[in-house]
Amino acid sequence: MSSLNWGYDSHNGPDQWHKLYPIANGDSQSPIDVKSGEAKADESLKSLSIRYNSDSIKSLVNVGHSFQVLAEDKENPSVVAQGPLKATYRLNQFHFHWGASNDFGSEHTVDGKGYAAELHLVHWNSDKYSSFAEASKNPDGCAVVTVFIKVGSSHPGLQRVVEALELIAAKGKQAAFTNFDASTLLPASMDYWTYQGSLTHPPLLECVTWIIFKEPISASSEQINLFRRILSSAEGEEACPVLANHRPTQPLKGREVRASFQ
Ligand SMILES: O=C(NCc1ccccc1)Nc1ccc2c(c1)[B-](O)(O)OC2
Ligand SMILES: [Zn+2]
Repeated sequence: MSSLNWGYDSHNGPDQWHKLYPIANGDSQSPIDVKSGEAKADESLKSLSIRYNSDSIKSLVNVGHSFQVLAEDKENPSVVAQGPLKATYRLNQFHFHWGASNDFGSEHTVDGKGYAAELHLVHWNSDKYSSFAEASKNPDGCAVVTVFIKVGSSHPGLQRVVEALELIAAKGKQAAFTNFDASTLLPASMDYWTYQGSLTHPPLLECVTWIIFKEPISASSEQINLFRRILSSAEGEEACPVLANHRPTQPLKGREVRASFQ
């Protein structure tokens, strides 16, 4: 596992990232605050086509600042297309962002309101590129489908994910995780906002078409609490839980946010 030169603490957190990753002060950074009144309702935006199959999901890995659910993106991939996208994008992994308390923890906010957590379903443009890494060097390389998570009733689909986290508590741990239907994590309404932005942690590459569902899903505070048991420390080291891994919102710098709904 790469020993990361960045994190979310005061000494290595978002305010310091620009020293090693100057693009942190770029013109197309994420996350942003979505000002719903200023979003441009765009009838030309098609509905999203999302086809997730449960045999794409293979494993779960602790990457030190978060955990990722990894998808097989070679044959018979899970894909997203249409909507604002001009190509077909393959699911590579999904992961979450959360905070130390349930009052905040999402990365994007809506009219200044944060949610308890945020799901990022990460896809790459397989019409033009041959891997996520190659795609991430291009503005049309990646698409991240984003779902806000509010505290409420327990989420049945999320339960399988949070129960598996005890298998990967320490940094670098990986475990098999199969037969999971990621579409259970999507909200009922397909209304979304979309804008051009970046990865929200180093290398902060400006390669993402963001697709943000307006409707949040609910998860129980117990389920969200299990996110906070992920450790940034390796086995045998003093346990250091990842209590928060969300970047503050970044300046819009003239970018347009479009809405698929009125
Ligand atoms: O950063 C990532 N992988 C490291 C990497 C490897 C190779 C080339 C580039 C990057 N994946 C990543 C993908 C999508 C998003 C994020 C992180 B996010 O910032 O959480 O929001 C959206
Ligand atoms: Zn993310």
